[in-house]
Amino acid sequence: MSQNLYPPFCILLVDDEPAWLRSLSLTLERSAGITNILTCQDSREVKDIITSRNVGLILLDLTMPHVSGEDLLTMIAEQHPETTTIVISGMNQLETAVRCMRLGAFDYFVKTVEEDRLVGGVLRAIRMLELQRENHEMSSRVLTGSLRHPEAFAAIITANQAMHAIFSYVEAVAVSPQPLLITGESGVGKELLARATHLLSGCAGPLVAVNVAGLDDTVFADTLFGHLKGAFTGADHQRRGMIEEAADGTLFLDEIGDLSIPSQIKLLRLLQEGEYFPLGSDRPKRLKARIIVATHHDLAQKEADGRFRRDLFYRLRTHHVQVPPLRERKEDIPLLLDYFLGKVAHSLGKKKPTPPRELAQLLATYSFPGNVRELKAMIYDAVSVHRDHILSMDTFLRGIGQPDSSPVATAPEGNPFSCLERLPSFSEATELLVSEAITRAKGNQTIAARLLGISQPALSKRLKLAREQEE
Ligand SMILES: Nc1ncnc2c1ncn2[C@@H]1O[C@H](COP(=O)(O)OP(=O)(O)OP(=O)(O)O)[C@@H](O)[C@H]1O
Repeated sequence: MSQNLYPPFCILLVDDEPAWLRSLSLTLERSAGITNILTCQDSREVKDIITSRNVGLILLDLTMPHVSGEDLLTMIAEQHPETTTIVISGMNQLETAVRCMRLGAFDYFVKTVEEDRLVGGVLRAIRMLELQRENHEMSSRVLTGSLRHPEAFAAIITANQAMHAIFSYVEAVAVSPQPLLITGESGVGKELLARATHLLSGCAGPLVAVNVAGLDDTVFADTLFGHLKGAFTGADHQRRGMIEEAADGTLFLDEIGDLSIPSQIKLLRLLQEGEYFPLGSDRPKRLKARIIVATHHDLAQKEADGRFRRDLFYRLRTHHVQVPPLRERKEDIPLLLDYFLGKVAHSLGKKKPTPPRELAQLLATYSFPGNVRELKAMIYDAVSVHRDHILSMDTFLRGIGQPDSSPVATAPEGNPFSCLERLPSFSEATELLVSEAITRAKGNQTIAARLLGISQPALSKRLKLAREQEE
């Protein structure tokens, strides 16, 4: 069996009409990239097929000679409860549909239903089965304790629970031949996760990373598939494609959300068929690399907008992790600060500087749109200009710049004051605002002033004035 079949388990189509079996297979392949299909015309053979093959999902007709669909449904529910069944029947009768669902069918479609709805139902069932399998794998890991290979994640510094859950998930799916999709904002560490997955996959070959953003379709094909000498004007030498470079290893395609539609079709074909043609060649080569893809885009949204092919999206998200941004795991900031201070100082041949106590606190007030990459760059800059024992806060204050420019969260009505019966006076509002900033900054005036968008001396003056008025 080819490792590129999708899904990883067989889908068994049972119907006594060969023409229907052919047309359903074609529909599933064309609209959803489903290739792991078995067909069966004789209902007496179903039991043996389920026992001998890795059947996850059955699409079952009801009216057949020999064993009826309802009898098969009962047998499957009793003897193979792990197998999911969707009934696709010529009968548009509510009572039959209800009876089938009671017997354990996952869904019921009439043969005349639109193709899209039927394919959608099949994809839902596949997703459910994939989640069940992942769940099973994950819970057995939880039961056996923590990570089996924590060393694979040594380069990813984190104390965040969601990140640790991602590590467990990655361990669970690392050996799967199906693609892994890693999403998350720019700079959150997607490439580091891809490298950890590669380490865990046990693949002997290298990890080859390709950034596909901005590649036009021809360059994309040339980069991935390579070309023969003379394939096009200027092709003076034969060139191996990145797929070949990554043989027995991992091909990491970064910025996959920026891929053009023609290139999406090429990638889908590669995943479906497990074969590709170098430009200028009519001899196919086999895909021998595991594929990991990453993007900072919301692929589901792109798919909904028609900018990303649905079949490719479903195929890619078989295994999916969403890496949280740094602002949602602020507990990582002091760890990353310490880690990068040591690393950068070492690379610059300097002694590791001591950060001021309030630095981590200052950094926690910032939203880090560039995530860990931005924090790393700030630390690099600060350590480069550093001379004395204690690290200066200046670089960080400059890097963070003006207070967060993201809009202030407002009440549902649109203005935090709109729900108040009596508006505070100007000085009352200022006092409350300053007091909140001081609390959030844990008493640190430099940080509080930054939160308020004023200078530290200006804040100090206000506080002094307020004290004098109290006295
Ligand atoms: N948790 C972490 N621990 C240590 N270093 C990290 C961590 N997360 C990210 N980095 C570092 O931050 C930088 C950005 O990480 P990476 O390239 O993996 O991000 P990315 O999500 O792939 O970004 P992009 O979407 O822009 O490609 C790298 O230098 C990486 O080593």
